[in-house]
Amino acid sequence: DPVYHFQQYLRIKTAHPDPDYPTAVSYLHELAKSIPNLQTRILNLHPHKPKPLLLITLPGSNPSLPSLLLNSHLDSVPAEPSKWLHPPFDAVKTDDGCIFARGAQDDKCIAIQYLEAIRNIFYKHPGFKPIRTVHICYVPDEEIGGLDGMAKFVESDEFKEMNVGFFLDEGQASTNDEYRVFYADRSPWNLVIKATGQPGHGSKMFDNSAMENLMKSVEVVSKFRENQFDLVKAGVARNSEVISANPVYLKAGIVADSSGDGKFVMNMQPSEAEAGYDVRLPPTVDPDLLKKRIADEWAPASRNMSFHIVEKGPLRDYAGRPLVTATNDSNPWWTVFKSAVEAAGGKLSKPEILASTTDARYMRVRGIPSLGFSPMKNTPILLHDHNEFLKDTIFLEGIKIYESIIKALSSFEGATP
Ligand SMILES: CSCC[C@H](NC=O)C(=O)O
Ligand SMILES: [Zn+2]
Ligand SMILES: [Zn+2]
Repeated sequence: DPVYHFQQYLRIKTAHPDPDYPTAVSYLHELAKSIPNLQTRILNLHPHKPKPLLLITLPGSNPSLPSLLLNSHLDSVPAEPSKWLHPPFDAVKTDDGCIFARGAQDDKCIAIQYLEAIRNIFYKHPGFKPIRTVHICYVPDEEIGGLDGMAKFVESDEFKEMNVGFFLDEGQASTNDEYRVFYADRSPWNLVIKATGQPGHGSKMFDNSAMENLMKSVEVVSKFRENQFDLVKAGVARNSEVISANPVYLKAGIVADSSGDGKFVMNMQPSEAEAGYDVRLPPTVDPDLLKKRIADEWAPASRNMSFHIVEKGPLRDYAGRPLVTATNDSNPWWTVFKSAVEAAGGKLSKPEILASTTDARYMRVRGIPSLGFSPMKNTPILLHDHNEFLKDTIFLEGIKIYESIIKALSSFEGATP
């Protein structure tokens, strides 16, 4: 029973900071072995740490054609059990069919749906023969940037030999009857702005303290954020189409003692202060313009400010193009994908940019067309939230959608760029 398999998989604790990858991989491995025609491989992406990747292959009759790769990350973000209605790793199913668990939407649903879809294809059509090879990969560490996951996998000989032509990755739930599909991710920057300034007695009023310098910048960034957010609130742009700059930490002050109880010296004005921001850039933004704005307005040297950006993902591919996948007839994969969703009775809403970031960037940067898609309709968007759940009927409908997608894409013989 697919729903039972989903629940069993959700019960394996792959939440950070201590994800149990080996148990998850062996569960999926056993599940794959119960399905006809699937070959399996386990790659160890890290020489010392347990970071396995499970690769499943359904060989096509024409291995010279570029293959289809379906992806699901094995890991989840943490959960705070005390704030949940049901324990986040019990995968409780309520009377109305809602399965509550961390990972129910992000993204353990698709992990099981891919496999159950292939099982159904062979159950309904035992003689089905795919033309293109279909691969599924289950990768570690997406939630923490994928450096020991997808980033390593795409460098491997195994990946190169797969000759991937089209990549399907996770998307997000939709709250209406149409499925959402994502043709790009925003690219993340970790931005740290630092202020230095005049130290002094806590009782003294003077200009150019580090705190004052930092707080002026915090206000400037907040104003920028407000302007971007206003575009969203006014309906001019979607959340994922503007630049977000959200403060994630503030650090300053002189620690009073080493007891670690977080007490600060109260009568000293510190000489250093810093703030951290999660910045996300839509794919068509010019990164140099934003860097200039940061240098001129957010962290001006004239106010004793400096900044440091860690780019957690590329904005352009190797040919210098923005990391976007075409969702029109110029991309035959798109055309086949869309028809397959519709043939299964599904409707797609207008393709979107994903507000967050996925492992799809490792494909798009190599020029491999990639879509984000998790078939969850009429479902509240609860990724990374408390009480993440997915309803059994929605989950099962998603399997039907993937049956259609996998059949259509693996049977597609036409030319692909
Ligand atoms: C820096 S890559 C981090 C990837 C992560 N993905 C899901 O939430 C995200 O923060 O969007
Ligand atoms: Zn995810
Ligand atoms: Zn996530």
